[in-house]
Amino acid sequence: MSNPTPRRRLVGLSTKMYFSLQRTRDFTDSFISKLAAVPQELLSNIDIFIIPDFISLTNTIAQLESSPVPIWTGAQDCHWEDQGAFTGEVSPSVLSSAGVKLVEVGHAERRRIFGEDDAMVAKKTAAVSRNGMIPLVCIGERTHGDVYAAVDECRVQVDAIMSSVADEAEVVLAYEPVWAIGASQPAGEKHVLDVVSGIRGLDSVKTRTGTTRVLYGGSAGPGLYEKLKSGLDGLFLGRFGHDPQQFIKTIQEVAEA
Ligand SMILES: O=C(CO)COP(=O)(O)O
Repeated sequence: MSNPTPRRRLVGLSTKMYFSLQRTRDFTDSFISKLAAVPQELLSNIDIFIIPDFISLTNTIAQLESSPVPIWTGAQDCHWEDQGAFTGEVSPSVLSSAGVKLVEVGHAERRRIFGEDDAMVAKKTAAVSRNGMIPLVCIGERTHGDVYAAVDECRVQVDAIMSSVADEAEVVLAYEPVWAIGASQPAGEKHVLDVVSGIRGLDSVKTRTGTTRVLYGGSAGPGLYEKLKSGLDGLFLGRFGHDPQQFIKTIQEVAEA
């Protein structure tokens, strides 16, 4: 019953709304040239993604064609319908046609600022999956408390997500305790490992046949993965990956750990 497929490590970043158009281009160029200096064998066992803003997406996909190893491009959000009268929204079907490989849904900033709830996040997760992309779904407790309370809060989020996708579909969960996002340092490793172990033990996760990778996000950067490698499949970076050199360093650490 438990996940039969070995899980490849996965590491990536979101630029959120931090970058100008030009900075995203420069970041991607610089990233590609620095990546060429990393031994290819090291990179062959992991998956890497970059999630720029919507306007940069197609350009980033084109730029990444010259990368020495395949790099996935992701989107920061999408609508739950494929088409229709939804002014201002972005269709998951269009994202898929553009070459997007994974779509982030349910980030804490979308939940808090834009009022996205679990039902909406579940519908978006389903939309990403049925359009042939991988949902990268953000979960996490809002306030810093004990592990049981955190797992309890995550359970509601995770159960909603898993009930919306096919059992065999691939899902990536990004465990991002809300209080550790935009902070000066990540959540403590014991807390993260214990909560993620609780998440992996949930019925809705452990009985799936599809691959479920779990990443940590929230002030993640170089030096962190070594402490989390026993329980996490990788990292999801924000600010501390926005310098291409730091991003590459983190990728190398995830690949080597
Ligand atoms: O929210 C995050 C990734 O989705 C993390 O952002 P920071 O690493 O900047 O805290």
